[in-house]
Amino acid sequence: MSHILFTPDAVATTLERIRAATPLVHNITNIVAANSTANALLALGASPAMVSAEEEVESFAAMAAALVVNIGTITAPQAAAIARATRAAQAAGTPWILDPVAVGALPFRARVAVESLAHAPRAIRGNASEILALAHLREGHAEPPPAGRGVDSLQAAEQALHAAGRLARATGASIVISGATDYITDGTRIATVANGHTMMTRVTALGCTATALAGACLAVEPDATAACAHAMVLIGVAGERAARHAAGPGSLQVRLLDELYHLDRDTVTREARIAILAP
Ligand SMILES: Nc1ncnc2c1ncn2[C@@H]1O[C@H](COP(=O)(O)OP(=O)(O)O)[C@@H](O)[C@H]1O
Ligand SMILES: Cc1ncsc1CCOP(=O)(O)O
Ligand SMILES: [Mg+2]
Repeated sequence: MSHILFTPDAVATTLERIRAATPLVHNITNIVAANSTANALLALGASPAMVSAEEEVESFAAMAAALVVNIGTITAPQAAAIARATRAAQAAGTPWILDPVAVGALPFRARVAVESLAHAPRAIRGNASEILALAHLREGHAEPPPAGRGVDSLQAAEQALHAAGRLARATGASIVISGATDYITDGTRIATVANGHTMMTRVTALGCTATALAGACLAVEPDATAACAHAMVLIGVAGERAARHAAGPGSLQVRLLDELYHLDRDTVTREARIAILAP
């Protein structure tokens, strides 16, 4: 029974596997998130590399343990690199995850994101507005996607659950909708993670960081829905613990790295709030 994967113990096992394997995580990411996501991956125990040149991404995606694709500050050269990297990842069997930052607001990145879906992402993580928009864009509706307002969500995570199920069934990817409660679905199973702190929405690139940590989890856990749920617990528990003593977003950002570094089996099993709703 796969429910055993949706327990605090299973999250702790994924954490220990990351620490044991130090998976190489290839990131093609945005200029806002690059430094903070690399630091978060290092703090957790993975080995990040930011490699975006079209000439380099194919061989690197094939040798990496996971690929993270983030369109937050997409440019035409980066779009070409994403096409090559995701094709190479698919061919090599490297699990890859998409973060469709602000996909509802801007047609160029919408095209990049939708085209990338042909290369079999193992997972997609976005906020509710992004998941609603990506599902809508993939379905080719004539009217524009539901309004987004840049990189932040205008909807609660619950509002994107139906769209996430459709997107998961159509693409084969597990979908994460982050928010006060995170939802993770493969179109059949729905897991929830209730860790996290509202102050996390006041630090940039923490959604990007969640996606990057999911890349590390995908490198060691073959069930993508479980891997993504585990990542949301890890960042959520670290975020909660960091917020407890943070003076504001500045110290939260720094403390989050320290908390990721100090996470261990005891803390995770005590503080994880992970559940499986269906089937
Ligand atoms: N209201 C909230 N309460 C607690 N945690 C939250 C809340 N909103 C977001 N988070 C957490 O903050 C992190 C970033 O998520 P989110 O803000 O939804 O992504 P994005 O930055 O891409 O919009 C995730 O770990 C998520 O679980
Ligand atoms: C502010 C900003 N602008 C373009 S990408 C980016 C970072 C978005 O990060 P996140 O979605 O994790 O908050
Ligand atoms: Mg985001």
